[in-house]
Amino acid sequence: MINTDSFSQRPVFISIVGASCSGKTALANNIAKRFSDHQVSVIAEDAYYKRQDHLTPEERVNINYDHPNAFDHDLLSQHIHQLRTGQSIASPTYDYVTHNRADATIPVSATPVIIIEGILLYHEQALRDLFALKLFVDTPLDICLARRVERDVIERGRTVDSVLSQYHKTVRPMYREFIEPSKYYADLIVPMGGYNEVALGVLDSKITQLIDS
Ligand SMILES: Nc1ncnc2c1ncn2[C@@H]1O[C@H](COP(=O)(O)OP(=O)(O)O)[C@@H](O)[C@H]1O
Ligand SMILES: Nc1ccn([C@@H]2O[C@H](COP(=O)(O)O)[C@@H](O)[C@H]2O)c(=O)n1
Repeated sequence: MINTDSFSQRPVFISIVGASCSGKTALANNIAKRFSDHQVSVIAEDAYYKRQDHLTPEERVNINYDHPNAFDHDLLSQHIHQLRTGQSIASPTYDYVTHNRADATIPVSATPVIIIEGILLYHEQALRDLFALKLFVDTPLDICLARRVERDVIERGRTVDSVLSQYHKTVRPMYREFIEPSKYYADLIVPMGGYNEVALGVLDSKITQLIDS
C-alpha cells in the first residue's frame, strides 16, 4: 500500500509492452487493483494513434497500425513530461471501429504510479528512458491470435477474415520486426501476462520500493 499522505515526489512511470492480446491491459489493471484508488493511473499507448481525419474510411482500414509511425509518440512524451511535473493531462481516446482518434478525452492526474501499456513503447530510446520499470509480457503468439480473433470480432467490429488478413499482413511481421526484439530493453519479463499471481506479488513489492526510494 502506498502512503499517499507523504507523497510529494514525481510519479513513478512503469511501462508494459508485449504482443497484441498478450495481456498488457489485464496486467496493468491487475497491478492497479492491488493498490488503493487514486494511487495508480493506467494510460494506453493506443490512445495515441495518430489522427487520420484526412483519410477516407477505406484508406484508414489499410494503415499499418503495428508500425511505430502509426503513433503520435511526441504527444505521449509531452504528456509524460507534464505528469512528471505534477500537471494533469487530457489523454486522448481511440475508436477502433472508425480507425481514428475519438473526440472524448480522459483526465489523468499525476498519481504516485502511472502505468503505460502498449505494443511499441520501447522503439525509441527517448521514450524508453522515461520509464523507471520496463516490463514485457511474453505470451505465445498462437494464444494472442486466438484472443485477438475473439476480441476484435466482439469488441472492435471486425470479421474473422479481416482479423486474419491483418494478422498476416502487418500484425505478425511487425511483431517480429519491432516488438519481439524490444524485449531486450525490458527489466522484467512476465510470462503469460495479467493473471500471473507470482509476478503480481513481485511487482507489488518492486513498485512499492520504487515509490519509497
Ligand atoms: N491470462 C489470460 N487468460 C485468458 N484470457 C486473457 C488473459 N489475459 C488476457 N485475456 C483476454 O485476452 C484479451 C486481450 O487481453 P488484453 O489484456 O486486453 O491484451 P493486450 O492489452 O495485450 O492487447 C481480453 O479479452 C482478455 O480478457
Ligand atoms: N485502427 C486500429 C488500431 C489498432 N489496431 C490494432 O491494435 C493493436 C494494438 O492494441 P492491443 O490492445 O491489441 O495491444 C495493434 O496490433 C493493431 O493492429 C487495429 O486493429 N485497428
